[in-house]
Amino acid sequence: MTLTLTDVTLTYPDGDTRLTALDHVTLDVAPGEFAAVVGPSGSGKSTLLAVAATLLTPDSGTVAIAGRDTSGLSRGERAHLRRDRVGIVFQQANLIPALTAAEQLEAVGHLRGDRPRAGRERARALLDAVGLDAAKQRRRPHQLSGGERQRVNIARALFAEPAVLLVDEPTSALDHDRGARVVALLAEVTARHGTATVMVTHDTALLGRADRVLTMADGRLTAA
Ligand SMILES: Nc1ncnc2c1ncn2[C@@H]1O[C@H](COP(=O)(O)OP(=O)(O)OP(=O)(O)O)[C@@H](O)[C@H]1O
Repeated sequence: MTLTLTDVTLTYPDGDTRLTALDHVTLDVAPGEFAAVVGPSGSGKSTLLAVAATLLTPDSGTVAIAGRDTSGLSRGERAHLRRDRVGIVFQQANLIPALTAAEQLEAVGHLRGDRPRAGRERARALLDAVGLDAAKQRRRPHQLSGGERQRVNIARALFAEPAVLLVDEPTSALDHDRGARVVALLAEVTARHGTATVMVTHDTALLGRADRVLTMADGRLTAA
């Protein structure tokens, strides 16, 4: 399995007590599998993604990414693992206003120490793959639609060839058709790149694209 959470419990401080956001959660996602997580507001979905991304450390239980148990890793080692193995797509695209679509991806290559030319070629190939034509690849975020910005966001998350792709409400800023296209794209890249993908969504109309649907309720994860 590419992403494995085993018996994960996470609590937050809550006044004098603690609130259990994840309650003995176990999840296995295979390479090329597209898992969707639904559930009411406050049920723990974003916390699940943050733990899977190693941004939060569980109170108990383990998270393994690409076969590597992350429990014993230092903060720096976790940051490296995240950079190299985990793609993260949040609700808002969080693109850098001054950079063109292509440059958003090239900047990731620069941070990784890739050669500029290789980075440019990879950026172009990924943006082509998510359906952004050459002219739009030269535009800055404010010159693109919400759906196009989310496509750039997905292409950027794929730049490092992640084993795991974590996606939080990717369609919340989009109308139904654009949202459906973004989810179709996620299903396609999951199959093509063999990523273990987990998508949190409120939009049950989009679940047909997922290989598996899980429900989160009160911090517990069950098959839908
Ligand atoms: N930093 C925090 N400190 C304390 N409690 C938190 C913190 N973050 C989240 N919580 C609480 O943990 C629970 C789970 O929150 P989480 O954001 O994971 O839910 P969610 O299912 O993603 O909700 P939504 O669908 O509204 O985004 C909620 O009760 C929330 O209030």
